Amino acid sequence: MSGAGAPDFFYREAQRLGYVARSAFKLLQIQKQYKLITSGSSVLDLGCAPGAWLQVACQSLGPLNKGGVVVGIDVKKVKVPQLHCDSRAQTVCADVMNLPRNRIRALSPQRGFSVILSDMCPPVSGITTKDSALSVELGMRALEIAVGRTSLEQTEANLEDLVTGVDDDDVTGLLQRGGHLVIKLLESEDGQEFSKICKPLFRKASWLRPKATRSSSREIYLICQGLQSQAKK
Ligand SMILES: C[S@@+](CC[C@H](N)C(=O)[O-])C[C@H]1O[C@@H](n2cnc3c(N)ncnc32)[C@H](O)[C@@H]1O
Repeated sequence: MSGAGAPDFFYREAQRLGYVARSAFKLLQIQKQYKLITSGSSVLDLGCAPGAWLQVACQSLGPLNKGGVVVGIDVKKVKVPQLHCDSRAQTVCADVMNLPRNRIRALSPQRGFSVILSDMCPPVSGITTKDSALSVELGMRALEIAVGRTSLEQTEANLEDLVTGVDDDDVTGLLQRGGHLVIKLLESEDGQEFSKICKPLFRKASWLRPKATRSSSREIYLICQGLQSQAKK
């Protein structure tokens, strides 16, 4: 059974292991392959409801005495799950599209975040082009929060069609140099354009379709590793 909502292997495993959603296994696979979150990392989790990625991110921080933080943001109100999370996790209820970067910056440790995750997705309408365009808008906002407008303006791609206009005086990004960014998109030509924007900004950018992704879903993750201090020529 693989249709949306049907209880499958990952759903049952999530229940057995105390994760609030089967999506936990997507971040667990990303962690296994790329080891983005390490002891003491500072993690921003965009689109965090119901909280499964908060759980995996918090677990990945290691022991409490090693420090680290996980800040989750969602338009839905999210209670930090008790299992697998500790006092290092907190959530904020807000629309990421309208939330000024300096408000998010105020939630971060001194030097921004070492990992930014975006599992945001729009409510699916079933109209492929509309859903893809909204997904790229959310992804673009996550990228802009991470690298800032200045870095984006340095890339050669034509961003005018993709960047959404948020009235935001704070133009610098919240991702630390060397930091990592994960962005969910729906597969489309715009997604390919999107990866062309990211590639010069990071040491490496690659696509992953986690095993826990439902066969009916077009979602795919762009894993960007190692934010460069300057865009590659
Ligand atoms: C697939 S769910 C995330 C699942 C989450 N990673 C987990 O493992 O529990 C996508 C989330 O993105 C959120 N979202 C979509 N657009 C958003 C926006 N503009 N601002 C904040 N959250 C948004 C939705 O409310 C939804 O909860």
